[in-house]
Parts: sequence; C-alpha cells; structure tokens
Amino acid sequence: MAFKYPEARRDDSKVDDYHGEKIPDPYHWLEDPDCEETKMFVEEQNKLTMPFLEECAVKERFHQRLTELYNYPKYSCPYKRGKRYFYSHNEGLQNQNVLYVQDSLDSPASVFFDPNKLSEDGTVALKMGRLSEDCEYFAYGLSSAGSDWVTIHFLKADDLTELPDLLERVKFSCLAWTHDAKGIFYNCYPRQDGKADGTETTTNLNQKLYYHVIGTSQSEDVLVAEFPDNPKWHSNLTVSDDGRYAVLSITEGCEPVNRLWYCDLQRLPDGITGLLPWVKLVDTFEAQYTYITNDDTVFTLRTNLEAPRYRLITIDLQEPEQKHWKTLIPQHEKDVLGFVECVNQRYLLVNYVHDVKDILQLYELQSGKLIRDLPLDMGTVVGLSCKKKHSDFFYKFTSFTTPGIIYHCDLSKADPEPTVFRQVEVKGVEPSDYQTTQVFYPSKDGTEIPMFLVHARGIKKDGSHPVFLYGYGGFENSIQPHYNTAYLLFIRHLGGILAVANIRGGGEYGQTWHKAGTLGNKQNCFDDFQCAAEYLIQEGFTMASRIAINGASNGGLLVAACVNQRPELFGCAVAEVGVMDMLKFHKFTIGHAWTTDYGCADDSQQFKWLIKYSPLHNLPQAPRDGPPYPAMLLLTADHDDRVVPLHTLKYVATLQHGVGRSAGQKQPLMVRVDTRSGHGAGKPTAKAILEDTHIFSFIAQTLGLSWRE
Ligand SMILES: O=C(NCC(=O)N1CCC[C@H]1C(=O)O)OCc1ccccc1
Repeated sequence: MAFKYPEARRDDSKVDDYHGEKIPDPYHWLEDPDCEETKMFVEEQNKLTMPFLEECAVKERFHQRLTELYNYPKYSCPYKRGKRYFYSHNEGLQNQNVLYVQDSLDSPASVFFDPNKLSEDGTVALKMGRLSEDCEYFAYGLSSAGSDWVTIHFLKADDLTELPDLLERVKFSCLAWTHDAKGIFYNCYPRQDGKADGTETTTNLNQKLYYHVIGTSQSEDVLVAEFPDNPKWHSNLTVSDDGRYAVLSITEGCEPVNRLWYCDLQRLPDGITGLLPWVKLVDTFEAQYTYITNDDTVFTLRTNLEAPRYRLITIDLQEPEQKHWKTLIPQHEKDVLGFVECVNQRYLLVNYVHDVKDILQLYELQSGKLIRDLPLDMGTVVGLSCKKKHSDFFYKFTSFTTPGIIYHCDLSKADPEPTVFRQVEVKGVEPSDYQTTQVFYPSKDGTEIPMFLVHARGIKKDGSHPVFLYGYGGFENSIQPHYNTAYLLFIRHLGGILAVANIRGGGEYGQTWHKAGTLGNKQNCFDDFQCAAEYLIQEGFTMASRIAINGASNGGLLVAACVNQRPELFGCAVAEVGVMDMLKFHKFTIGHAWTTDYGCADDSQQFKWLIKYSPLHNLPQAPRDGPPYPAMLLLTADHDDRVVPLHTLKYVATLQHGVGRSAGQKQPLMVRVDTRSGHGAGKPTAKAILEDTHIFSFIAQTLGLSWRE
C-alpha cells in the first residue's frame, strides 16, 4: 500500500551556484527550525510515522522484551581519588547512571551524584566530571535534552555542598584542575545572537580557553588562550601528572593532527593571571601528539608522525628540536597502537588493535620494553581506570555477547595477575546461544574488509536469514565488538544475523585505513558497505530483500548514499541523524570541523567529490520508473546540534516528493523526529529503549519478519 506523504512547499526560485554549476535547493526553508512552516512539516511527518511505528506487529513484544533484557546492572570501573573510590552505576532501567562513592572497594557505597534528580524525563545528563587532584572538589558538566551545550557546576567532594560557581556557554571542552585545586581550565564560546539551547544551527567558532578560580564568577575568569586569526581552532588542556605543566593540544577539525604547546606553571610568579606564555613545542598540523606522561622535562607522547599506526616517542623539553626526539615504542608492522596510560610510576598500560580486536599489554616506561600480555577474549576494552601514582588499575571488557567484565590488577602484589573484580550476567541471554565470527570480504577494488557476524549457533546458509548490517566509515572511528541488547533480540527473536562491517574511513588499520575513506576516496566507504551486502548474499546467508542497513551520523550518510547508488540491494534502510546535505554541512554548528574528512563545497575540486554522492542531491528529483527504494526510516531530534535536523528534513521532503510519488514505490519512506532529544550522547534509557524498539519493529514490519519466542 503506497503512502500519502505530506506536501512540502518547493521553492523552485532557490538555486545556488557552485563554481558555475546551478544546484536547486527547493526545501532550503527547512533550514530554519523555528519557522511555523518547519514546525508544521515536522508535526505532519510524525503524524504519519508514529502511528505506523506503534502499529508494527512486533512492537509491543519487542518493547517488553527489550525492557526486560536491558534491565541488568551496569557498572563503570572504580576510580580512586584521594582516599576514596568512585564509580558510576545503573540499576538497569534508570534513565541516567548514578555516581557512587565508597571508602574502600568492599565497603558500602553511597550516592555521590544522581543526575536523575535533575529532570522528570531524565533528559539532563552528566556529560563530564572531574575531581580535583586531592579530591577537594568535583567539577561536573550537565547537558540538557541531548545538546552539546554544557553548564559546569561545582561540589565540595567531602560534604557534597554545592558551590555558587557556574560556567556557561561551554562546548567541546576540557576540564583540567591545577593540582593546587585553586581553579580549573575549560573551554567556552563567545556569546552569540539568538538561542544556544541545542535547537539553533549557529556555527561554533572562536572557542577560547579560560581558567576559572574557585569562588569567583565566570565574568572574572582568566582568558589563557585564544586564536583570533584561526576561528576554527579548538584547544584541549591537560595538566601533567606532576602538576607542573599545562599541555595544550590545538586542533583545527577532525583530522588526527594537532599543535602541542605547553606552559611551565612553576614559572608563573604571580600565578595564572592572563594569556599564558605558551612554548610552541610543535607548531604545525603535520601529525598528532598526545601527552601520556612526563618525568621532569622528558615527555612521553603517542604520535602518528611517520607512523600511520601510531608509536610512542619521547621529547626532552630541554632539547626540543625534532633531531633529538627518540622512539620509545616503534610502530607495529600491522597492529594499531590504541590508548596508552602510565601506571605505578614506571609502567605503561598499552592497547593495540589487532584485526579490530583489542590487545592489552604492560611495558616498561623507561625502556619501552614489553613486560607482559594481559589476557583478553575477542572483544574490546571499553573502560580503564589507572593513574601514574597508583600501583593498581582496572579495565572493563565487553563483546557482542559479554555485557561487561571489570578486571583488577595490582602491580605491587607478588602475583600481579588480573582478577575479575565484577562480572555482570544478563538473565535471559545465554551467550552460548550465539556465535560470533570474523570474516574478510573483498571490496570493489579488492581490498579485504573485516566484518563481524553474530547469529544463532549452527544456522544454515540457505539465503533465508534477515540481516542487520551496520556501518560507520569515517573520522578514524573504529567499530569494535560491543554489547547491544537490541542486536541480541534481533538475532534471538527475529532470527536475524548481525553484521558489522569495518569499512574504510574508520581507524581499524590506522591512518591509511582512515584516509582511504575520506575526501576524494569517500566512495570507498560506500563500495565497502555495498560489497558487504553482496558478500552476505553470495555466501548464502541472506537475500537483498532481507537486508536492513543501519548507520548513524556519518553512518547515516553511508546508508543514504548506498540506497541512492544500489536501491535494489536492500530491503530496509534506517539512517539515524545522518549528514545528508554535503554541500552545506559546514555552515551549521560544528560541521566546519568535518571538512577534514569530507572536503568543502566552497572548493571547486572538492565540490566535484561531494556532489557525486551527497544523499540530498542524488535522490530522484521527481517521480520516476526506476527500481523502488527499500523501506526507509530516518531519525533525527530537535536538540541535535551535532548533526542538525535540517539534513534529515530536507532529505525526507525530497525523498517523498520523488521516490515517494513513484508508482512502483510500495515500501514506506518515513521520518521520526524526537523531541527533547539530540545526537545520542546522554540519551535517557526510556528514550533509547523506545527508539531501538521503533527501529527494529520497523525493520521487522517491512522485511516481513515475525517474532519467535
Ligand atoms: O564534530 C565532532 N566529531 C565528529 C562528528 O560528531 N561527526 C562527524 C560527521 C557527523 C558526526 C558523527 O558522525 O557523529 O566532534 C566535535 C568537535 C569539537 C571540536 C573539534 C572537532 C570536533
């Protein structure tokens, strides 16, 4: 049954000129979230979509079962600060995790901070938190309704009294105490016209770095770094382990490259009173340098300088020229160096990614010598708690079928073997019912692409299995095994196969893998993803009409671009908070930072790349006879100020106008616009469960799947 989509006004007078090429933009009026017409458009779309989602056959059962299985206790690693331990915990269905404190690892815990108390609907989230070095104060950032905007508040850590200090207009910020707990470094943006609640689309430029002294007002904060000649620059400050140096990392976009400046705080006779006298240790954007630790003036840094899979180097500030830099741990010939943390004064906890699976090892800081492996199953380290001054550390492991195991390792012990500190089981999920495998399939250009498959044990390759194929493909973001309850329901009760394709653009094999999926190479991401679907069909797992593809944000771009290029290859496509207008993304909020992966339409060569795959611009512009599109569900939300909703709104208006009115189009083409919700971070449990329910119910309905107990 075809659908009657809302009529959206087409302003055919709006045509933009890109380097001589005329590009119509008939739905440009949807770029204003506050005009009545846009609000009406959203309302009419939801009036069509929400009843459809609510009436999907499996919806009630999926929601009930997902709520039951989601209801398991979740813990973070414990963090020792001062003399006490802190950890975040969720009983199971609480909208936001709660921060607890205890005097020792096995003493009773009490609530330290509970964000659930800050809103009825759980949409106020604890985005960041930092205890001062000796645990005098707790600085924490709250975000509301899913926006990237943060307000920073302060508590006295011993008696939980609120301080009057309040820092506003904070976004993409560091939170770094000086070790005297006198104050804290943070980033904020200049005042702008109009709203700043996450529903605006105003571009974010001229971020500055301030030092806030406890007990003063934000208007008195000390401006310590600004970059008036480089409005796109962002800065991130770390205070060194010994409290002596302020280390400033400056980036201009999302490419893993930064300048590295520092200031010796001991050389400030009057303390922090103005712009700091920064020493520019590295003052180019040629490579990335991440502070790990320092022993006096010898700094240990993780870098991709001449090492696309990263390595460790040391720089002695007394001999800062590159010719004196030393390699501490050279680049591995295949594996990617992940996180590195100093522990117990003279060790390094080092993570490698080996074919998308984590490795954890201990090295000697001074020599860079490997000491030992820390055993891990096939999966991912998703949490780590360690400090240079502590002899013990914790790490949290997860996989597609393991919700979470927290290990404890104490290097001061005679036998420092890691022990299980906390293991969480999910009643109703039997890991042995599932089989996780990793396959490698050839992409269009022959490149071998890794892909994880998770399905019921012993399935037959009879082409009958529905597939949920997930991809991202950008920003050096690697998609490693992770526990997702909705995925397990799709496998267990809808008879599906989960497929996670590690396509190019991610960081799975370091910078070469990332760059192979960016700029003029972006089409590789789409080829890799389409070849994943073709592989699953050729191998006999499934057939095109039973494949649902999914991705969010850059992954939403992936999904929409692949549907435009191969509509007949998929039965269903779910694009969440997608980047759909590749000619204009850089104009809104933080979009300008993404030109490092995408390029920018202001450049004539880069415009040619972008116009070729931009989802909005490669949709049929009018009804046509071509192959029908898969069922499509698009999702966005009113407070998404990372990828503003206009992308999805313009896309769905165009989709419904052309494809939606084509005679052969039987499958639905719908959009779900949530309210008091954003890009994803901080989403309350209730909203997350309902959203996953709607997504998988839509997939079940449009692929014709039925629930099996
Ligand atoms: O935009 C991103 N990250 C990239 C991001 O969120 N992207 C990139 C494309 C769309 C969206 C996504 O995929 O989630 O983070 C904010 C930021 C702040 C300061 C400097 C650089 C970046």
